[in-house]
Amino acid sequence: MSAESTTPVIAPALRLEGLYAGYGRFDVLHDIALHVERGEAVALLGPNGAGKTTLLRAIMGMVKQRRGVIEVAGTDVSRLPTHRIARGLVGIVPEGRRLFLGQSVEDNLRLGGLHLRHDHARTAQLLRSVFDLFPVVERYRARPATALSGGEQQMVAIGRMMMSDPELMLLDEPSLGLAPLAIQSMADALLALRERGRSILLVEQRVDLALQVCDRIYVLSGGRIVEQGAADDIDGRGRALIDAYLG
Ligand SMILES: Nc1ncnc2c1ncn2[C@@H]1O[C@H](COP(=O)(O)OP(=O)(O)OP(=O)(O)O)[C@@H](O)[C@H]1O
Repeated sequence: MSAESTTPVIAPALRLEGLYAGYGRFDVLHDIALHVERGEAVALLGPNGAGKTTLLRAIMGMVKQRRGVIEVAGTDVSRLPTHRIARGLVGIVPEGRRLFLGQSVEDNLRLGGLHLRHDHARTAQLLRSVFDLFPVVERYRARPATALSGGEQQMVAIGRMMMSDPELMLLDEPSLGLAPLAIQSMADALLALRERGRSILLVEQRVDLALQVCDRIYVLSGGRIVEQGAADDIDGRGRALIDAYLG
């Protein structure tokens, strides 16, 4: 028996093939093919209205009208309800963070790991990994989330996503509205997650951030993938092309 035939095939963290999705009778996404390998960070760039959020919502099962393949770590999630997908398969930092601002930082974190709440050891371990990555979040764990700055709240939102221990992490424009220093802290956090072997799909408008953090990029325009490539291969010309798509 050859070595090849005994090597287990590891399914990618995310595989989309021929994906169409939209609202009502209107398709926003057309024939999307995209993949995120295990331990890879991939950026999805595109102008306003390109369909980036719709693509993340389709993966989460929040867009009902969808056709094509949506596989997360080898599991077909195309017909699973959102609450099942959120249970350890896909974690998301949504646009605008959507924290419970009146609740404590720690309560917000624990909400991310609700499906693991009976596994106290695992919950404590995940909480520790969030605090190791974001010491400021540990320092403010008893404060209401509203008392934190925008950058600190974004760390709580990333921590809440980590608490669900997902196969795939989705982030929808986490840099939006943050000050430059907070954006760099957020980029450092994403790099640290990548170093820990997490699989990430990052929606961004900031090309510099995407190229700093990610291995590969896709450009979405008008609901279609119009460019893709390795971040390292993107030269001045490629950058100009992406900037042109982003307007
Ligand atoms: N709930 C909805 N019902 C109907 N159409 C929608 C809905 N949400 C978004 N759309 C439409 O889908 C298209 C894509 O929107 P989407 O929010 O996915 O784009 P985006 O690339 O994330 O843009 P942005 O950067 O502005 O968030 C737009 O034409 C938008 O008007």
